Amino acid sequence: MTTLFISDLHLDDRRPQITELFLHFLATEARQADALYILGDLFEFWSGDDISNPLNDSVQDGLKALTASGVKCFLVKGNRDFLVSKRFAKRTGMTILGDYTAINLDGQNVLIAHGDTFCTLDEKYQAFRTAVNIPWRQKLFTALPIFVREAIADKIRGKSKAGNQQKSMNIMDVTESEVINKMLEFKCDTLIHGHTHKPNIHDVALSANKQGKRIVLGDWFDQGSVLVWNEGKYDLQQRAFLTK
Ligand SMILES: O=C(CCCCNC(=O)Nc1ccc(S(=O)(=O)N2CCN(c3cc(Cl)cc(C(F)(F)F)c3)CC2)cc1)NO
Repeated sequence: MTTLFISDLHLDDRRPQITELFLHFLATEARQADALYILGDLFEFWSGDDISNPLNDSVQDGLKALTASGVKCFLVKGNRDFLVSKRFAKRTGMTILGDYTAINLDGQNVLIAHGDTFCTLDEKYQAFRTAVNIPWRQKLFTALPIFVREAIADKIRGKSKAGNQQKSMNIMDVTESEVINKMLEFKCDTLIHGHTHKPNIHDVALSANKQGKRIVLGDWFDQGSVLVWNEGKYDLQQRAFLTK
């Protein structure tokens, strides 16, 4: 039973080699897995499921081919793609999960999340997240004409100066106490998340005599990052771009 985890691809038509690597991954390695979990920020931005362009369409077709081949595919929405919705799920055959989901992998309880919700010290961001995750606001925004939505998105992207260079991303790291609270709440000894773009495997002191693990997935700016979970063992691996 092989389960794959990826996140923070930030797919953008300005970085075609990441899309090329991802579509290749979907058509090859991912086909051999039992399930693929995409833990957020699949896209650099997403202003609604109704927006058709070569990037959005090729990625959705690639995901659909994967799920049609029998591989279960799940999406946890990140701060970049929180507007991904039912139409995307239907078109790709993916299942959209909530902010926190406990899954059972080879008998182990594992908590999965994008990771932005653990960055409690980044108050400005948390305010942004709360503001745009109000359902009536999302309905209103996605009811706007596409050109208006894209103009607002460009403005917000500019303001958040997230830019498209990973090094310019100054994102706060997770708050340890928030991580521990959530792992205890969901009774999971292992947490897998993305968002911080700092791939690593950390020990978490869940209690005086209980150690947990926090596995952080890497972004796909300079190369792919895949967590391969197989028969209770996991390995955080890189995938080189196909073209230089
Ligand atoms: O990214 C990082 C580091 C930075 C982390 C925090 N920054 C971050 O997430 N920025 C960000 C996220 C999404 C986009 S967007 O272009 O996709 N798009 C913008 C407009 N959105 C909107 C929705 C609604 Cl309901 C309502 C409005 C309203 F009311 F403003 F008009 C706007 C929809 C989504 C642009 C920038 N780490 O991973």
